Amino acid sequence: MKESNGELNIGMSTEDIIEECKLFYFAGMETTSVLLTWTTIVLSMHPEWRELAREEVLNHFGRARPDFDRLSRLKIVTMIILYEVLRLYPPVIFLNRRAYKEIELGGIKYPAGVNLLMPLLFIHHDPTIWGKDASEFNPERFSEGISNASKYQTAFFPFGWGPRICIGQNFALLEAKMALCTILQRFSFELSPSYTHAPYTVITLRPEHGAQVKLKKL
Ligand code: HEM
Repeated sequence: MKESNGELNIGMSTEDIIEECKLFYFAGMETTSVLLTWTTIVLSMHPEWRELAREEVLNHFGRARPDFDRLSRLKIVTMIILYEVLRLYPPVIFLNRRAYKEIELGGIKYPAGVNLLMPLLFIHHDPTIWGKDASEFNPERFSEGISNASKYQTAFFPFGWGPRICIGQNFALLEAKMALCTILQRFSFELSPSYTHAPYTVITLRPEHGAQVKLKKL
């Protein structure tokens, strides 16, 4: 919003648009890229799921380019694999909020200005919410949808929650599905012996020593 000649101008300035473009680039590039990286690693560790996913992709598209309508109908790739990877390795591991006025949460009063950190990663791994196998890759838990995967419907929030929920979530999932389908149609892949499993965080959650994967053309 800008004021010019005493009148209120509602709209975006060139600077606003530049900042939005930067935000889309930073918020959208790295996150989707690490999601695909973890998916490749996890599917290499669990070849039975990799092959189930490949079968689904080949049944839907053969070798043809995946189309939007059928991408949204992929069950194993979308609901099962991508959701379970986002649960175990959420690219964004916590959300930050600042109280703008005094608030009470769970019987505790927080003064205005206090920073609250929502530990998304810990909640995604909590056995009291997800069961004893919380730290294991078990895509089956999403087979009846997100709301039936855990004790609380809101426990899965890789894209945040509420008014500031990720604006790019549908695009990100579509992009990840498209990329994963294209890879599965063309390559078999496995982890290289040099791969060391070491998730760590530099803004996003990523493999500390890289993701060495051997690709073989099918
Ligand atoms: C796997 C991919 C992605 C993940 C895990 C992810 C995660 C998130 C999370 C957790 C937030 C909420 C932050 C908060 O509440 O403090 C967020 C916000 C946002 N994301 Fe994403 N994101 C992804 C992809 C994308 C893509 C592809 C775009 C754009 C093309 C994008 C654009 C944004 C923007 C603009 C916001 C800020 C929304 C607002 O504050 O109103 N994200 N994202």
